[in-house]
Amino acid sequence: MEEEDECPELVPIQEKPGGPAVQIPVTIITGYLGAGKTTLLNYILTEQHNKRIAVILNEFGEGSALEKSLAVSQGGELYEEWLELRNGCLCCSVKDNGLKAIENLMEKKGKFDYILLETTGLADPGAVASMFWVDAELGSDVYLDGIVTVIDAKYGMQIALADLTIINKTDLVNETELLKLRDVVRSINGCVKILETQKSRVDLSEVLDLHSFDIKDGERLSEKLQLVKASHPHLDQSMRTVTFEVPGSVSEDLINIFIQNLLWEKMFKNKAGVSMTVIRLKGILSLNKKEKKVMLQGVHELYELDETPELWDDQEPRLNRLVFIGRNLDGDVLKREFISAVSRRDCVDDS
Ligand SMILES: Nc1nc2c(ncn2[C@@H]2O[C@H](COP(=O)(O)OP(=O)(O)OP(=O)(O)O)[C@@H](O)[C@H]2O)c(=O)[nH]1
Ligand SMILES: [Zn+2]
Repeated sequence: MEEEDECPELVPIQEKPGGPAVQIPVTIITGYLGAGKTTLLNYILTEQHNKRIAVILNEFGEGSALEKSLAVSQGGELYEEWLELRNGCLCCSVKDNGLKAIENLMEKKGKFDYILLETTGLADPGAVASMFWVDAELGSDVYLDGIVTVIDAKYGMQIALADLTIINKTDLVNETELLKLRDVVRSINGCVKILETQKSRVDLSEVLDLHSFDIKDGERLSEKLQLVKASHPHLDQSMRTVTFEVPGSVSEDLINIFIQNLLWEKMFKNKAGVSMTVIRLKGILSLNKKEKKVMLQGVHELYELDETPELWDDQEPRLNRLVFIGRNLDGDVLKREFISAVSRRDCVDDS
């Protein structure tokens, strides 16, 4: 597709004389909660066999143990660093944490040759991106290769900064809706390249090694950050994370009823009487008669229960671990409702 006139022309960078130390490219993967960032990350890790890739996950909430087990497939030459961010405003903290994580990674330098950085669906990608521009010293070891934004075709976006947007979940919308979304993306970011995918399956050559910022000294990045500064809304502080564990095994039917009451009927209220809105739901569940762990994934009102390959160990206590991200959430109430829902004795056919 022909790009607009105002899009800056990219000039290939000249190799510095004297053979400088190899710089490691960093691709930032952004996108709103549940858009498909981790799906993309896993896809890249399974498809890409020539590069040793390090992954940094910048996740939201306390459920990081769970996030780890959900996020990245193990095996191969994979090195992980984890960023933990607490509830609250992330705009301020993300920059320092991001730097530290990358510095930790740098100590293992030589062991990998590419970094993928997934930012939480709530972080300000501008803050993460700006550290590459601000910190000149860091800039000598790594460089920002590109900002990839995954967009949920059904639920929305975060695209002003992106070099590449991936409109994911095209299976959930029709051609007209897709066309509309493409227009919206173009109107926010006229220069951005747009790919359309299901399950974030992309041609890796269109995602990695973009060299989006190869004009000297991050000038283009600073220009970009300037552009979004004016329009960037502050992080949504009403968003909270709630996690809890409930021991034992539960009925699949009752779990479905609980989730549907929560996501579809919005039946549960916090102590102020306001309905809880869950935007993102993740969990590892122990279902009756299932030998393997079951993963729960929810985005807005859509959810799925998938058996993982992982068996419950004989010694391992069976339990259910859940993470909720949303508004007006009350952890005590949610846990109580969960326990009461899975303890129902009537209409159970599988316990
Ligand atoms: N229908 C459909 N679902 C998808 C597609 N791609 C991913 N999903 C599902 O969307 C859910 C969220 O995917 P993730 O990759 O975990 O999303 P994420 O952006 O990493 O989520 P957070 O890190 O929590 O913000 C999972 O249940 C995926 O299976 C798609 O193309 N179509
Ligand atoms: Zn993720």
